[in-house]
Amino acid sequence: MQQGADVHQRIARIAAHLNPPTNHFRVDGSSSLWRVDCRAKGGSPGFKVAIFGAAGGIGQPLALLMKMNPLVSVLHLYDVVNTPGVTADISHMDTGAVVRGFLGQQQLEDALTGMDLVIIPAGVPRKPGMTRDDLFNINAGIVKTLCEGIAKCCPKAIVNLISNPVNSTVPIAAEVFKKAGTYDPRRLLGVTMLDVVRANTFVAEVLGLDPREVNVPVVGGHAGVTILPLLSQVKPPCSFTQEETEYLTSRIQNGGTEVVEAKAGAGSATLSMAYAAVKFADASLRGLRGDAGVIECAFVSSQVTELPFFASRVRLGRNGVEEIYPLGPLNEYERVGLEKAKKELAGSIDKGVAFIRK
Ligand SMILES: NC(=O)c1ccc[n+]([C@@H]2O[C@H](COP(=O)([O-])OP(=O)(O)OC[C@H]3O[C@@H](n4cnc5c(N)ncnc54)[C@H](O)[C@@H]3O)[C@@H](O)[C@H]2O)c1
Ligand SMILES: O=C(O)C[C@H](O)C(=O)O
Repeated sequence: MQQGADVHQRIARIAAHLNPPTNHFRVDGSSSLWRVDCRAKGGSPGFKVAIFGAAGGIGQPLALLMKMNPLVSVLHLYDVVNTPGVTADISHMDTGAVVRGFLGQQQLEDALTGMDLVIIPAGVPRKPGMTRDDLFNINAGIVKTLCEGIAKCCPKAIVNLISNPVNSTVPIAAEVFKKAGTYDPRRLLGVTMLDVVRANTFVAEVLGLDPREVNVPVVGGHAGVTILPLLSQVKPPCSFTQEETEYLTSRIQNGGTEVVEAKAGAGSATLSMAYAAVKFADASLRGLRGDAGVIECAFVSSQVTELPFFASRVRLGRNGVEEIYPLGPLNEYERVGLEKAKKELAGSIDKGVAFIRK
């Protein structure tokens, strides 16, 4: 009898120790399967990362890949549906990051508190025949709510914003942060990495190279003609015929639509996007760690053109964007493309700003 009481006390002590200070759900969801892993996982060095939209098409593989990232010590998975299952599943991976799940608006603040990096792939994806701007009405409100939470709970976090239309959602996020008095333009980055990933792949195919050896700067924004690959600046240095230039530019600009059509109503790019998002998040974390020479393309607050936001090569550091590089010499084809890109971008940026200021 006494022995039984001791066992109960021990279980109660372990449970008290394991029960998190917040009200997020337990990954096991069962009273008989206590998590007894906290001694092994406590206090490993690394960054705290949250994924918002973690149960979605991008969110799930992104969560998987971030759980494998040795720079991550704590991984928060937030969504309005299905996070208990995704969290339980991912938490069984024998990698270092501790995974916690959060479900719904009432757990938003707990999910955000203490985060170094917040990655946002929350929102609806395109179906065939839609533009990214057609997602504005739904995704603008989602991004607004999440950014209000960030301003309140982790205003110093780096934000990697994936939700479309990126050309408008980044200005929305900036306006929310301005309103809250927490805006630091260095910490807000629209993720355009998938355009670079696609450009590297398609250019490597044409050149007959390994895509890992190719680096194509892609500037402007993340929709149609605003996606401007600078094929004159490809590394390693190379040249293209006019036909190759037109084929590559069009394929890179329409890469998203190519996937949307192939998926035939089942969504847009998720797997290649998760890969690109992790590549970009890893660069953000290496920058936070103080690594030198971390340079990627991103859609950021910028003075590279007369527009308030523009995607170009940026150097990432302890505060997010530490340096924004000028576009460099453009050829005539790229100069024409730049003018088209700026015209469309201006409207998308204004639309995002107006959504908050209205
Ligand atoms: N930047 C890019 O390069 C890029 C690439 C691909 C997709 N995207 C965009 O990413 C977004 C997500 O795409 P997906 O394929 O993962 O869509 P999805 O529908 O599969 O997943 C989206 C997830 O967001 C969740 N969600 C909805 N409202 C939310 C809220 N208020 N808070 C938290 N989570 C919420 C949903 O429950 C869902 O799990 C889309 O807007 C898509 O256009 C951007
Ligand atoms: O094309 C889309 O709607 C999704 C994403 O922006 C992409 O480029 O794949």
